[in-house]
Amino acid sequence: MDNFPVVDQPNAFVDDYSEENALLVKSAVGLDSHLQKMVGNDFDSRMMQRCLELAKRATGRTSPNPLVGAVIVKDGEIVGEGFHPRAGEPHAEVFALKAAGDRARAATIYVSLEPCNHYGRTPPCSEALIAAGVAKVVVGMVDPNPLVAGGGIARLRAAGIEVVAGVDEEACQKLNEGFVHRILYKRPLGILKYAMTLDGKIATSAGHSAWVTNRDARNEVHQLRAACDAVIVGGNTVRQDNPYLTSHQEGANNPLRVVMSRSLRLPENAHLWQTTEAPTLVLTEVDANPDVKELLRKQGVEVLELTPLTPDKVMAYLYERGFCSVLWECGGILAASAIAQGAIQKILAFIAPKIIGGNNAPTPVGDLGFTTMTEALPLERVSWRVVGSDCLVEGYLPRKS
Ligand SMILES: Nc1nc(O)c(N)c(N[C@@H]2O[C@H](COP(=O)(O)O)[C@@H](O)[C@H]2O)n1
Ligand SMILES: [Zn+2]
Repeated sequence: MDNFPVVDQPNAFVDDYSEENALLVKSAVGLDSHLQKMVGNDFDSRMMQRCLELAKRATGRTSPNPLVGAVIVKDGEIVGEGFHPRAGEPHAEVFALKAAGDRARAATIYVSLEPCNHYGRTPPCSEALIAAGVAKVVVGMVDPNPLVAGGGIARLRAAGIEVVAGVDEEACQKLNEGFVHRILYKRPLGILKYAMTLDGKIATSAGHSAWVTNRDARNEVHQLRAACDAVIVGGNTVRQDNPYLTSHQEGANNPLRVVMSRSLRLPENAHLWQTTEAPTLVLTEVDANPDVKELLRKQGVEVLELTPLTPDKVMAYLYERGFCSVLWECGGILAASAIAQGAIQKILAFIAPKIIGGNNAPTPVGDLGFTTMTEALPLERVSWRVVGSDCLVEGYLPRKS
């Protein structure tokens, strides 16, 4: 980015956003048959990376909307930048157009997600781009939202604007994997994160788990929490670990802290109800102890009954609440149940090069009822990297057909 002047404070001066550019357009349904994926050149790729950087400024704050960044380039110079700050506020393209002003005419706009073409909480960006007279639109990925789904690109092309789609598509898809999953499957993306020793234990036989991993790995978990809408644990984890489940980062998003507990056998003084940086929701069943419910509510905890309390029911509820990604930081029994019910799609396993042994030491995933290796769930798209002195393995569970 060094050779290109950038706008210091994207979105800073767009508080007088107006809808003057909005015209009613018919939402396009289905993919544009002329849509051709093209991998852009090096410059396109650098601009798309900048879009992703901008998009990440709203990490954890946009659900149910995606993270999107936009950059407008005129004569090789960046003249406007923007990102989508949260649902209900203008889209990234609108902030970038506002920043560019008249310089948007005949310019190229880079945007990490296809411009929208519908009236949602905000008017269609396709029309704003047409009205601003941009000459070219470079898109990272097609929007899977059926209200857009290629219609934005088709509308721009119909207006004579050159469109290139699919630049750095993989990175754009990855940034919004939660949003994409939400749109496609009507559930938030479920991510199971655990930290285990080289011999597969998440704690000693006595239940001691602080700490399996090194500080770098724990920092990474904090960043992960900041990017998720909710983090789920069971009552056992609250009793044994007394976790905070926050992102521990100044200015970063904190997820909703969710405790699943049928019995409501929970400590009175847990950190979760004694800290206010993040809201806490306790999910239980209708006939659970009313006195504990009352006590929790008095401490500012939201208590909800979902009967029967199952991982899928919880994910269905969190979908309705507008969430895109949910982090499961629970123990093995709940993790096994969440996997069995299809509430988890992605695994993040931190592996510390330590051995603790112990026949009764807990493992990250409890009984799945498998008796043969042929039943093992083979992870897909597996990658790994070193985090401090630990290793992080990432992969995706196969979708049940
Ligand atoms: N291209 C693009 N840029 C943004 O900044 C966006 N937020 C989106 N979002 C798409 O539009 C839908 C939300 O519309 P409203 O904010 O309700 O108007 C969202 O589901 C995406 O499809 N797109
Ligand atoms: Zn839009």
